[in-house]
This record gives sequence, C-alpha cells and structure tokens, in this order.
Amino acid sequence: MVVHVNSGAHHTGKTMDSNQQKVEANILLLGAEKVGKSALTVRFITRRFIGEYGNIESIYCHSDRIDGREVCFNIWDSSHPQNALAAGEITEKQLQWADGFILVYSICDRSSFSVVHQQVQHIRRCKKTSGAFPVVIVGNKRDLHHRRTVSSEEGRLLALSADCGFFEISAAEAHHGVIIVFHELLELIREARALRKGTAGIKNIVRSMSAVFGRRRAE
Ligand SMILES: Nc1nc2c(ncn2[C@@H]2O[C@H](COP(=O)(O)OP(=O)(O)OP(=O)(O)O)[C@@H](O)[C@H]2O)c(=O)[nH]1
Repeated sequence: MVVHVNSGAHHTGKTMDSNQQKVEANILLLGAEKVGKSALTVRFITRRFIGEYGNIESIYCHSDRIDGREVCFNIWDSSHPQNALAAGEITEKQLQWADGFILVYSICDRSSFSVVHQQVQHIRRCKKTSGAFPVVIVGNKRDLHHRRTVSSEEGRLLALSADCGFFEISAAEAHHGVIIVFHELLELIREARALRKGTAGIKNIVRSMSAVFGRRRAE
C-alpha cells in the first residue's frame, strides 16, 4: 500500500526547469530493512528524528524554496520488501516513476551494503544512460561508527564505479547531512534534465572552470 502525504504546498504534473518556474522531482528511497529510509525522509521534511517510524510505504509531497526557486519534492519512502519482493528488487512502476534515487545502507550492516550494490546495478542496467538517472548512495548511522562493518572507502568506490553521488551521514544526529543529500540529488536531476534538453554544455564549462580556479586558489 502506498499512502500519499502532503507537506506544504503541492502541485501535480512534472515541471520544466527554468529560472521562473517551480521544479518538481520524484525521489525514490531504496535500501534494506531498518537502514533508516524513513528516518532520512522524516528528517528532511520535518528536521526531526523521532526514533521509530513503522513501515508504511508512503509518498510524501514536500515543498521548499531553494536559491529563490520553489521546489516540490515527491518522496517515495519504500518499505523493506519483506514479502513479495526479494531484497534488492525494484519494481517497474518505481523505476518509471523516479527522476532520481537515494540508495541507503547502514554502515554497521554489511548485508544492507550488498542490497545497495544490487540495486545500483539494477538501476544502471534498466536506465542505461547513467548520467540521465541520478543516484545518490548514502551510508547511514555514522554515529554508530564503533560498530562499523562497511568502510567509507568501500562506499565511495561503489559510488565512483557506478557514477553516483556518495555521503555518509547520521539521520539520528543531525539534519544538515540529510538536507545535503536531497539537495545534491536535486542538482543531479536538474543537470540530467538539462542534458536531455541539450542545455548542459555551458553549465559544465562553468563547473570545470570553477574546479580549475578553485584548485589553483587552494594551492
Ligand atoms: N543510531 C542510529 N539509528 C538510526 C539512524 N537512522 C535510523 N535509525 C534507527 O534505525 C531504525 C530503523 O529506521 P527506519 O527509518 O524505520 O528504517 P527503514 O529503512 O525505513 O526501515 P523499513 O521501513 O523497515 O525498511 C529505527 O530504530 C531508527 O531509530 C541513525 O542515523 N543512527
């Protein structure tokens, strides 16, 4: 069952991205059981960590203003596939719906890292042009680093090999890291849309130039 929940103003229909218009992004959270998918979602929308979340599958609509522009996040918090689906499986409906994916594992649960590995491969197989379907991989529960079984390097390497963003965060400890995750994915989604429309060239040149000048300043 998927429950739709509104948070703030919401409008339907995907929106074109330009300086004047609202931006809308469908974000699908995936990962193994109990890795913190709901904790991330609730942290992003309410800035709070409430501890226990149940496992109702929901789509949340959350509006925000970023850099002066209204952004509508539709966030599908998938519940763990305990019954019908094998761990790691993603439905066709989810793939069709999503503009971008957040794949969550717990840094203290090795099997949850394997699930993310499977899921990223599945997404890359189905959505062939990797840049066009952005994925951010999240190692959650960084506050439990004394129980860590997945190193940061492993997470980073997986992300690098699959052309994904990567963050290690603690949804329990702070909201800042969670917000960076969603904002980074939004940025990747906007770039992917620009690429599809063939308007990404100038942005990429500006990015490369800032990278070069940024590096020079740091030297
Ligand atoms: N220590 C710690 N616990 C966390 C963190 N994030 C989530 N948790 C806890 O992990 C448990 C599972 O969190 P959920 O957000 O329900 O995980 P989920 O992935 O949505 O779980 P399912 O819906 O069952 O798949 C809860 O007890 C949370 O309080 C974190 O960053 N640190």
